[in-house]
Amino acid sequence: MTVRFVDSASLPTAWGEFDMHGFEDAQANKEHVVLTMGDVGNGEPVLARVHSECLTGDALFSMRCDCGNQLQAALEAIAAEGRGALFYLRQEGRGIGLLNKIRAYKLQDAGADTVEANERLGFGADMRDYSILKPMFDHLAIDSVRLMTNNPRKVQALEELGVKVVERIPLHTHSNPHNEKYLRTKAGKLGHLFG
Ligand SMILES: Nc1nc2c(ncn2[C@@H]2O[C@H](COP(=O)(O)OP(=O)(O)OP(=O)(O)O)[C@@H](O)[C@H]2O)c(=O)[nH]1
Ligand SMILES: [Zn+2]
Repeated sequence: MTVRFVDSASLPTAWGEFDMHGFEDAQANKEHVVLTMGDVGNGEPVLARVHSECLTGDALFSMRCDCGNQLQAALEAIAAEGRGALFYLRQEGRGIGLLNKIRAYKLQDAGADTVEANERLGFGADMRDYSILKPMFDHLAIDSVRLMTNNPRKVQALEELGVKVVERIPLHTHSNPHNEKYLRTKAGKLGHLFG
């Protein structure tokens, strides 16, 4: 495992002041960040979100997915409790990268769903590797979480890393005409739990 801690600094946001911790995965040439608030290393389960990069949803206001809303809801929830951690993983497009996600969106524009599009491009439905989280959890001395997610695979992935998920907190956001099919496919093919 090549992920190593690089440095920390404060990050004031619209919802309060976080500490931002930078990690480098030299092998994969990726940079990841974790935002924390409060004392996350005191042994109490930490309100946490593991969020995979979605440039279009997180930064460019896309309505094709629910990523930006989930990111904002997670930061708000952490700030409301005054303690928590947001792991922001640079695994764009469920691990296929931004340009391949654009290729996948083009196939979706022609009728494919999000899983079919990935497969037509020769990728698995979900190429993410959550093992990169282990050095981050260890560095922050977090060993148990209350995880904000609808994705049971994330819960399982953390448990496999030795991080105890004491609670799964659903993270529902509003659907719109552009992301309805995306959310239906998440529930139907990727196992997400809604409702
Ligand atoms: N390949 C591909 N990736 C997508 C598409 N739409 C969104 N993504 C990516 O899907 C990922 C969503 O990650 P997360 O927000 O961690 O969410 P999740 O695994 O769906 O589970 P939750 O914790 O319930 O949100 C991001 O990396 C997005 O870039 C798509 O149509 N195709
Ligand atoms: Zn998205």
